[in-house]
Amino acid sequence: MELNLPPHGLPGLLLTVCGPDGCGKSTLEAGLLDRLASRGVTPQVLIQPSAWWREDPRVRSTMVAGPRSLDPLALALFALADRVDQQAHEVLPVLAAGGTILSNRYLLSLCAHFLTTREIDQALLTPLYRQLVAPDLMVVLDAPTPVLLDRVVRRDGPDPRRWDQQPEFVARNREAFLALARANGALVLDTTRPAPEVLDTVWDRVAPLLPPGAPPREGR
Ligand SMILES: Nc1ncnc2c1ncn2[C@@H]1O[C@H](COP(=O)(O)OP(=O)(O)OP(=O)(O)O)[C@@H](O)[C@H]1O
Ligand SMILES: Cc1cn([C@H]2C[C@H](O)[C@@H](COP(=O)(O)O)O2)c(=O)[nH]c1=O
Repeated sequence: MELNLPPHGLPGLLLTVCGPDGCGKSTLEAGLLDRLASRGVTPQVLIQPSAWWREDPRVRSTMVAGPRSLDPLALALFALADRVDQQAHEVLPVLAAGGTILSNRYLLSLCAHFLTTREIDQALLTPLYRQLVAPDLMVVLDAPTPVLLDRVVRRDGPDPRRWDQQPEFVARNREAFLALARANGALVLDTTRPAPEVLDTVWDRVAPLLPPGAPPREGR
């Protein structure tokens, strides 16, 4: 599924990190923050979905297949509304001012979720997805399904009702991310490789995108 998102055309930089739960997004984000700081860049860090979506009681219930789960199309439209609003208020103003954004999850996470559940007709939403701008760098992190499951259970404790703890869901979600990454030119990295190696590979793609004049990181 090719998204064909429009370029933002603004002086700033939009970096996004996506992938299934437990793939290592937050770990990479922490490393990137450190590297960016060493080049004098303090990015605006965004988490998608935002608290507006995440803390909604019906969304929370939906995530554990609880009572009054949201209709899938309603869930998708709410997730998209969240992204569109975040773009208007938190992404575009920063890019327009020449700033850098580091987004933990982006549109690919929304698409991957519904490619996984197969609950909605993606063709319905594709034109709306194009309201969102293309990142300057899209990273998709991956790991084998048993590794992802193990990381999430170790971190959060077992809760078999959660979609990110169901082996079939996680396996399909992973495939959805990989297919989207292939179709949309994302940099895919296997996080069974040590975290510093993953960071080095991503940094090699980020560093040339930074504005000239930023001081090089010592020792590199
Ligand atoms: N490259 C890596 N090698 C080994 N372990 C890793 C790597 N990256 C992350 N991990 C480990 O995997 C676990 C999950 O990582 P992290 O919280 O960064 O994932 P996440 O994608 O942000 O998860 P979620 O989306 O569920 O919040 C952590 O215990 C972390 O230490
Ligand atoms: C619809 C939709 C779902 N997700 C998923 C991916 C994660 O399982 C959760 C986000 O919560 P977490 O605390 O970061 O695990 O929701 C998504 O990210 N985006 C979506 O649009």
